[in-house]
Amino acid sequence: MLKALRSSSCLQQARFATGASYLHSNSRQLSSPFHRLLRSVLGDKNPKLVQRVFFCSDSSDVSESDAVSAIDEVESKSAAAIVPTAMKKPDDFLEVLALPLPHRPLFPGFYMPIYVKDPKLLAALVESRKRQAPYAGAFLVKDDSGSEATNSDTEKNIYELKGKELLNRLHDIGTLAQISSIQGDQVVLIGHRRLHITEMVSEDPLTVKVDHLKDLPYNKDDDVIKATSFEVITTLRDVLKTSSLWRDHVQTYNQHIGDFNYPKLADFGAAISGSNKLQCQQVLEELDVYKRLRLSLELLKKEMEIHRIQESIAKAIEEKISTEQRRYLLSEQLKAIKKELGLETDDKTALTDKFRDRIDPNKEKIPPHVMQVIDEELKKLQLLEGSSSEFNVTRNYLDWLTALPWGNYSDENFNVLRAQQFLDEDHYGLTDVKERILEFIAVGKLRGTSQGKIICLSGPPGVGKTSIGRSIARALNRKFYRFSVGGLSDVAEIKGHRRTYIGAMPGKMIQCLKSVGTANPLVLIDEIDKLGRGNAGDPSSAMLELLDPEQNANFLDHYLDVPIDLSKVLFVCTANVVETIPGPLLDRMEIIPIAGYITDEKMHIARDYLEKNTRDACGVKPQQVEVTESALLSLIENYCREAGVRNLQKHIEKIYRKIALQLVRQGTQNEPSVLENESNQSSTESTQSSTNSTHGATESKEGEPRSDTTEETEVKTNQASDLKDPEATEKVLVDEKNLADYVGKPVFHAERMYDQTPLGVVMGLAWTAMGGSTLYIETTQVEQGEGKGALHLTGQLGDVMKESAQIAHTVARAILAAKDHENPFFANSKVHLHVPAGATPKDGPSAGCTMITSLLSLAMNKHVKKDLAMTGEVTLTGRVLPIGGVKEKTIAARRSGVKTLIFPLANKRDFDELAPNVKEGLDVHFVDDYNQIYDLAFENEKLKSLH
Ligand SMILES: Nc1ncnc2c1ncn2[C@@H]1O[C@H](COP(=O)(O)OP(=O)(O)OP(=O)(O)O)[C@@H](O)[C@H]1O
Repeated sequence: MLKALRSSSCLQQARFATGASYLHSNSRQLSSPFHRLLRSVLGDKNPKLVQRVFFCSDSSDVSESDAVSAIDEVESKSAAAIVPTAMKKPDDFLEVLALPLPHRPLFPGFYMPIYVKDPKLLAALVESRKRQAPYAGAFLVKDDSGSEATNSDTEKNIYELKGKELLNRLHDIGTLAQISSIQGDQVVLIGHRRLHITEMVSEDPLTVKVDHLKDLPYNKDDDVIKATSFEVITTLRDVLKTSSLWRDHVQTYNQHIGDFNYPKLADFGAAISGSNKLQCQQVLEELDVYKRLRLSLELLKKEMEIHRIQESIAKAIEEKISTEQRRYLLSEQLKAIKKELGLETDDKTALTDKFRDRIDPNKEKIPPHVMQVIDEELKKLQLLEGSSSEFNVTRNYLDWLTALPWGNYSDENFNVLRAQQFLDEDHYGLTDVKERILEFIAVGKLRGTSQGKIICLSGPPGVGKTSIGRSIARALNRKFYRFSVGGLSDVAEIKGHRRTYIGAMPGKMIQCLKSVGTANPLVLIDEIDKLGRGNAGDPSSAMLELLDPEQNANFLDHYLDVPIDLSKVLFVCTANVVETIPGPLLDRMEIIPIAGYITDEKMHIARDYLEKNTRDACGVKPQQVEVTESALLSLIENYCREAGVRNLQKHIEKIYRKIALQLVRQGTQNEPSVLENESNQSSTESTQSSTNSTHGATESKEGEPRSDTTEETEVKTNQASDLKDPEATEKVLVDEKNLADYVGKPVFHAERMYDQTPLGVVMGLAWTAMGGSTLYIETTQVEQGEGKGALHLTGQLGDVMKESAQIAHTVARAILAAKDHENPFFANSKVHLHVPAGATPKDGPSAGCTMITSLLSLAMNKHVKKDLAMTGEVTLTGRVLPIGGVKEKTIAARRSGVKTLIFPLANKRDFDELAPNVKEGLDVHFVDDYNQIYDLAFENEKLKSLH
């Protein structure tokens, strides 16, 4: 085959094939990158790329060997052998097969591979090659207007069309195309000259008659054409500069084309531009060379513009990427430099060093089992990826483990005298409480440790439980930490969360140790009586584990997961009522009750503690204010009657805030105003200047200054400095009369509801979480005559109190029957018993004796003794049983101006323990049978003899 190709006749045919021009390529061209690329493209079957045509340069000085190698090249691409054209010249082809080109027109001198999907057409093409007439007409397919078909759809559809239909879809002007090779359905065409369809010859495959078109004659030396073509070349160069694909090729083109082939130049420009098919078709159809050059130039310019935009987009993106890369590189370099200089180790090492630094000073104090865990965790930290969640968990865990004060104790001070001094400094009275605390410290001194006890301070709000806790910590030289467990229902608050949970935290106790920094603080657990009941887990059991000296040496927090010794921690709890403290906890506690204060104590506390502290806090000096005794007394009796002193403290603060404002106002009034200042200044200046001039005059006259003027100025200055001194302001006096200006109208008016109790009314004593209080039992007859013997109860009484009323009714009937058997009161009347205030719920058995007395008073029509109050549970047989809250009740009775008190005999011991100032001035009787009360309440003569 090759032999045949190399024969001169074959070469001749090759020359014929190019028609007006030669199919030419020299050896350099064929080995150029462009050719190599084309080869790969042809093999790739990539229609889109390949349709960007291959230009075959035209030159007359072509050597034979060059031509042969060109044909070789084409030949080697084709499995089906190329049969070079032999017999016919292109001019002879006036009837050709019409090949539809779906994407771009074929320009003369360019290769174009196409895929022929129509088997009949393909067969006809193969046949025509066999007949040594390898030419066909290649015509661009018109756009199917109205349809939204894509390129591939157009390609598919076009091969389904036949005859006239297909003809109508083709542009009239196309290219005579030499069939260079056929491989499968891929046909490589080489464009030769422009054709124009004149009529259809046969339908399937479509064969048409054509005219061969020639370029219109033009003047090669025409300046405009020359200039345009130069511009085309310049633009081409620019375009090609940007694309290495075409660069080599255009060099060859320049070498071989010379300046007389303007039509080819125009075709080349259009062919390599990325313009759309219709624009290219326009160039193809243009036979006027100048116009064609213009069109081509337009397309190239557009191409150039597109390229410029593309370049700017690429540049912008590149810039962005490179700044990021630069940043990254620089930061990496910085890290490396820092590491090299030893300025910074990597994160993990820094962390490990931090943790090691924390534990190193007291390494030997850390228990071995904890040290082991710390070491393991530190190793684990090194292995974990810095960004993993596990890393964070381990880091936090280590943070807690290393931050705890392992074996770090503050030196405990068991100096009893010092402790006494501190307690007295902070609190007035509370002698028994202080005594108990000192006893506790003394035991600690003898044992060498104060551990093993839980103190619980119980009492109404504001009696100083928390502040006593703080004083104990100060006395013992322990760090103080307070947390409230009121309403706490989550065990995790005490025992911590397991580390597996997100946001897991250790419990309050571990947080406490971390924050105080010593392993033996005093921890005040507030509101232990209000400990909630948990849904998951029981907080009281967790509290027990925490507080119990037997267990807390190995307290296990869920988060920490290593046993921690809390046995050196001193726990002090506070509660308002002891009854609601969970049994097992109560069992381990040493209860120190604080009952509340009587007026006298409150006066001292107010004067020596609260007033002093508040005065300092408000920045008022003692000499600036005077709060009289009567004002304080009125404040205590008419505004703050509760057991504690918190409310009293609030009122004193209120008074002092008002005083502060008053003082500041006074000060500002006395000071000259800004405006006055300014005018004073200018007047002083003018006076001075006039004085000076006078001076000058006098001096010149008499030789010495006038002393009277100087004195005047001095007096003025003194006055001004006096005004600015706050001490110079008027002293504020707060007494009983103007007290209401500071704290508003009194809350409590009458000390007691009844001055002299009416028939059927007796004062009882009650005890609540807020302290003791007095209350009245009132009875009245509802119906007379028709004896029903019934009892009607009101006043929000609880079950126990209702039963106690029933008992009282029965006992009262029995006593009345015994004392005055002719009195038919109970038999004939329905009695109503009420306990004010009606809105407050009340319960308990201790009003039993008061109820009986009240019923008897009504029945016998006798008033009870004046200023008498009583308390005690009574059985059906009239025995009087002990009650609780003796101190609170005594204090409440005193507050209400009670003179005579009746307590159950069994409570005598409690009463005897009370401080003398509480007992002072009270006539107290202890009874164990109701008859004794009867005597005390009703029979004055007997009362005297008994006393
Ligand atoms: N005997 C006292 N001497 C001096 N100040 C006292 C005395 N009792 C209480 N106080 C003061 O009264 C204020 C309230 O006391 P604290 O907060 O300790 O009351 P509490 O009993 O803990 O109340 P709660 O049960 O509501 O917590 C504190 O400022 C405290 O200093």
